[in-house]
Amino acid sequence: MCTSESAGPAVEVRGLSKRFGRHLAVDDLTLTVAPGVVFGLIGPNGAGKTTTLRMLLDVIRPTAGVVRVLGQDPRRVGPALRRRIGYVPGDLRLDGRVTGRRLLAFYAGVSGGVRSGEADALAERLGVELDRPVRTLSKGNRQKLGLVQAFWHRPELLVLDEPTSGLDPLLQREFLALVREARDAGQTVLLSSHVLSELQQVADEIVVLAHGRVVAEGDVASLRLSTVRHVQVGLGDTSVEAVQAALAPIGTLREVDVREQGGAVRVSATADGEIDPLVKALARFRVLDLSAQEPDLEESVLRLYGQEGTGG
Ligand SMILES: Nc1ncnc2c1ncn2[C@@H]1O[C@H](COP(=O)(O)OP(=O)(O)OP(=O)(O)O)[C@@H](O)[C@H]1O
Repeated sequence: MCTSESAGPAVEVRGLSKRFGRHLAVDDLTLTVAPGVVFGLIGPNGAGKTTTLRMLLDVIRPTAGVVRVLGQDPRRVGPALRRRIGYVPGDLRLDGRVTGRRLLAFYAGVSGGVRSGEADALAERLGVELDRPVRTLSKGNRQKLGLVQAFWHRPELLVLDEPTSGLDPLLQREFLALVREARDAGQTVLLSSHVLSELQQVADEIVVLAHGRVVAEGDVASLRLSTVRHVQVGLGDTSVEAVQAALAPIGTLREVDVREQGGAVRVSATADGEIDPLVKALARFRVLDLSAQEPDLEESVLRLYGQEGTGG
């Protein structure tokens, strides 16, 4: 089994920076991933997630800073460390005439000892054909192959860079189950995403990156990332005035728009914080429909950025 036997962090990054020409993609980043947790790295496009993860794998080299992965410096230990890690790169490109099975056999050389049967079990679970040429597989199926090669040797550390891109919702759920099982088996999972709800379902801890810096970090609940919701409601048997009067005392609503439409009163608002006062206020009316959407990550991060500055 692949529990992290060392008591130290699974990943430790201090003062990490990466410059591409004049562009600072990762800016003095410090973070610690404890062993045995699911650690989520989230941020809008271009935030520096992929660049950070590549430095952990020694795919690219830092401009400055210290990186320790499973207690070791990835620049020094090379393949020995790589065998203890399962990696799904953000720009996974699988191509060619070879079958998935042949490709996995090749990856086995990188990952070290692989349990026979494990690939088939995982492939079956994810629903990917191993005996077809890789180039004939859909994007989603290639991504599944990427997951198989990351998970099959049960590595101590999984580094997964937006691994669910291209997967349908059912498969995303299966993937989250795999991640939970890995954690329960003592493996550490470092997972990047730009989909907040995905990380909320599985991550013990989240770091929010923007412009190469940590803008917020903590456990899922304390980050309150999802506390902004766009709410749309349809109410029957009432008037615009009555609804406006009911909503007026709720201090947590912004961008409130109440109008008559098609014989109903339609409310559109942004609820900031607790949803309970709004639900209680709406309960006095006949609710025809109700939807509450999570804002996109960009909005959540910008809001956090505004509230909490650039401090870590
Ligand atoms: N090889 C490179 N050369 C030049 N600039 C790069 C290179 N790799 C990344 N960048 C730049 O660094 C910044 C961070 O990119 P990165 O891919 O790490 O972000 P990301 O958070 O993974 O975003 P995404 O969600 O879009 O993948 C971006 O502005 C990107 O254009």
